[in-house]
Amino acid sequence: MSKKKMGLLVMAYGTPYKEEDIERYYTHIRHGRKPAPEMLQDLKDRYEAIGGISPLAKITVEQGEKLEQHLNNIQDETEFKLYIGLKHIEPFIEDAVKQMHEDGITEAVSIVLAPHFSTFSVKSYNGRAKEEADKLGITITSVESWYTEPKFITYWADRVKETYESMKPSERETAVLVVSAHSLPEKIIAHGDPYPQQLQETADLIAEAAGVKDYVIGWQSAGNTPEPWLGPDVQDLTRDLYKNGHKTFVYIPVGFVADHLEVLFDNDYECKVVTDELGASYYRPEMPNARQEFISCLGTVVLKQLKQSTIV
Ligand SMILES: CC1=C(CCC(=O)O)c2cc3nc(cc4[nH]c(cc5[nH]c(cc1n2)c(C)c5CCC(=O)O)c(CCC(=O)O)c4C)C(CCC(=O)O)=C3C
Ligand SMILES: [Fe+2]
Repeated sequence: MSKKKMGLLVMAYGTPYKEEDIERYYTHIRHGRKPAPEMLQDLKDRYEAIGGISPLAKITVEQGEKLEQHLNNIQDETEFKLYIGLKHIEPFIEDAVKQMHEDGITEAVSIVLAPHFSTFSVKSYNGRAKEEADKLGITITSVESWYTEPKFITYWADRVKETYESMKPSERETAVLVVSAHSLPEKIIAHGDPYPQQLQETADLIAEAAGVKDYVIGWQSAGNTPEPWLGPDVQDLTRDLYKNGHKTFVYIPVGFVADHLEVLFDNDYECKVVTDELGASYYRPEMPNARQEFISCLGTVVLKQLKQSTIV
């Protein structure tokens, strides 16, 4: 029996490939408005601080390739073919769907490399994919969110347990787990967006699985605009928790899945500046990146999506 051919659209944020890409990338994030020179310089300085450019581009490709391989290894009915589609730089989501069409693909499944649903994030990825797929006559089924997938919760619970076990008992006694995601404009709440609730649920599940009693959710990497953003910000939160007696901070930025600017700068630099100033301990367990446990998690999510869709 010949295998069914299925497009595997893996979508992610995208990052500049080299310094000269930073301006057009930032302009794309800002919906076509060029950033002011000082804003651009500030972003360039942050990339410089993490080594010049982000490791994200390479990690996204590695995650996609390993997922394709994994899916083709664990079942025999379908042959998955990977297409990477990015939100803010080439290959754009639309480019990936066009390429599928050129390759003769008529059915596809998509997943965003971000676990929580928000109208600002996953909805726009999936909307762009569907719009292009509809134009080209491709049937596509898209994962909306996957933050409750047990393998995702276990991934983080295991990292948290390892981290707590590595602490001195005196450190463990004053430890707090800070579970975070990218902040979004506060107005999303008025529109009933599930994003904040999904982060809370993620935190509850991880803390329970890891046996951690002291934990909180926080928001990070808020944009630099006058409108209010979801808070508390992880840096402010760190100071408040310290005032309440916490002296060991474990940050898990579970809204992200890779080492990139938001983690390497906003956590490893900005949060650490605060813990250093307070004389507190800083821990930031390893991101999922292309670790096998995480690839297996994504594989499960994709197969579940296909099972509940009408495609297979
Ligand atoms: C929800 C969300 C996720 C998680 C879900 C997902 O992954 O989709 C995410 C991830 C990421 N965001 C990233 C990078 C940036 N995001 C920015 C700005 C913004 N993000 C927003 C939202 C999100 N972003 C928003 C509402 C803005 C403000 C836009 C405006 O100005 O109106 C800016 C501009 C400057 C700044 O604000 O820092 C940059 C450079 C990188 C790549 C890092 C690297 O290159 O290593 C990643 C993975
Ligand atoms: Fe962003």
